[in-house]
Amino acid sequence: MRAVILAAGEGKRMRAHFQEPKPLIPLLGIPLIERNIRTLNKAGIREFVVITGKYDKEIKEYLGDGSQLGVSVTYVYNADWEQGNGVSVHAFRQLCRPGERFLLLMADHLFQEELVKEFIREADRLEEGEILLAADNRLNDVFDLEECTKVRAEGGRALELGKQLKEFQAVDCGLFVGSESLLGALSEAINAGKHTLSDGVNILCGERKVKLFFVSGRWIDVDDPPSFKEAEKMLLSGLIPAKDGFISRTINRKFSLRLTKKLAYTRITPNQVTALSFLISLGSSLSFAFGSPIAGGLLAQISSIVDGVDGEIARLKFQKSNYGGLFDSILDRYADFLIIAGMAVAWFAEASSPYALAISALALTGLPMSMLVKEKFHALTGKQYISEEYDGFFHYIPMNRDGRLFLVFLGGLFNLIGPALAILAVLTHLQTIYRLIRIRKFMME
Ligand SMILES: O=P(O)(O)O[C@H]1[C@@H](O)[C@@H](OP(=O)(O)O[C@@H]2[C@@H](O)[C@H](O)[C@@H](O)[C@H](O)[C@@H]2O)[C@H](O)[C@@H](O)[C@@H]1O
Ligand SMILES: Nc1ccn([C@@H]2O[C@H](COP(=O)(O)O)[C@@H](O)[C@H]2O)c(=O)n1
Repeated sequence: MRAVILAAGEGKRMRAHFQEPKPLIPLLGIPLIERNIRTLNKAGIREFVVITGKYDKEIKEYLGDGSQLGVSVTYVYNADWEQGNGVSVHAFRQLCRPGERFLLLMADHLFQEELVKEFIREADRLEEGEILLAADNRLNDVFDLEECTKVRAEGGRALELGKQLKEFQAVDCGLFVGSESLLGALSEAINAGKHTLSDGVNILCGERKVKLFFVSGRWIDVDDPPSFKEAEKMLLSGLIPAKDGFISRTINRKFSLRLTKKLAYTRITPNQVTALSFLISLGSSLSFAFGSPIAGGLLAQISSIVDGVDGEIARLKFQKSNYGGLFDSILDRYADFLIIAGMAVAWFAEASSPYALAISALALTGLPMSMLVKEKFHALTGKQYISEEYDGFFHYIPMNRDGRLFLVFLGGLFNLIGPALAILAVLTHLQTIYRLIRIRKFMME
């Protein structure tokens, strides 16, 4: 399926706040239209037709033929772009193939990847001549409801679209699966002197040919500075992985997402952040070893938070890589080893007891077991190891890396290095044994 992206308008309300043409305004480091192309590409779309108008030259200069993004981009210039977005969609008729169904969206409407994937799958169930419209019926939470195009709906079908509707059950998200029937309806509307996309859709509404796909959030129309900020919030909130541990989710992400929001507008790469997190953990290790437990603890927790930023930036800016995932995991192990070694040096210097060495060795061997169990589970079952799903009550005994480093932080803060190492030594191995017993039932062939 091809995607048609409307990028012909002027975007007046944003011109006063941003120098770039609206489709090229960077949102968390990626221009709006590029973010849409990359998101749709991840949902399986390879061919894009961009309808240009006011900023034809600038958009063509930025996107080129799309090869930089690994996609194909062709253009249709709409000289009558000031007339209304229906004329822009209608301009696609010159490229539309017989019987073609195409994704249709506004350059300044953003959608989370999962919503697009679900929407595209729904397209397979359309009847001849029908179109599909994503509609948000979560009216109490829709951002800037006043500005939205309302949808009067009945039985999963749109009866009428309009900005001024008094009676409505949902709003138009600006995401369609169109077909020749939509282009035909637009021809009829334009001949009658009506030039908006809604005018064409309303003709199909009269024929009960507009099927609705209800969504709850996960989209935003970026029209002005407040919606721009709401779009930032939406994208950042979608960065927390399901595999996150309890401490990461309740504490660390509150800090890492703020850092990611700032770093997203820089050129820093996920691998550079991974390396930075490792260097901070080296600082923690040296602080412990040279008798500064508070600094050691603080740096351990900071390295833990920064270790979440690399993945957030990777997901936010479409920079995830297999090597990056490996680099992140391996450096996490070395970081753990260094921190424990620094703590062991400090504890042995104070206690001079062989038990200190034995317990530190147990902690050292216990730390990588969590990753080992998870990666082996994933390799053998193909399923991601989700602590919440498989760890039972142990999910609340934070012995994933986030929880371990938080314990190191507390041990350094209160200068209780020995007890912290002893707890790590016991709980990491207990967690491993508990997992070995508990996940057996999830792995039966
Ligand atoms: O000991 P575990 O928790 O199993 O180790 C996992 C951890 O290395 C993961 O790294 P990631 O960067 O995804 O996890 C971060 C934690 O290390 C930080 O402590 C936390 O603050 C941050 O939010 C992240 O959760 C690896 O991807 C896993 O493969 C590994 O099992
Ligand atoms: N240099 C990196 C680091 C991480 N990634 C990706 O992020 C995942 C880890 O996410 P966190 O939020 O838990 O840090 C990792 O598995 C990779 O998929 C990356 O691509 N490059």
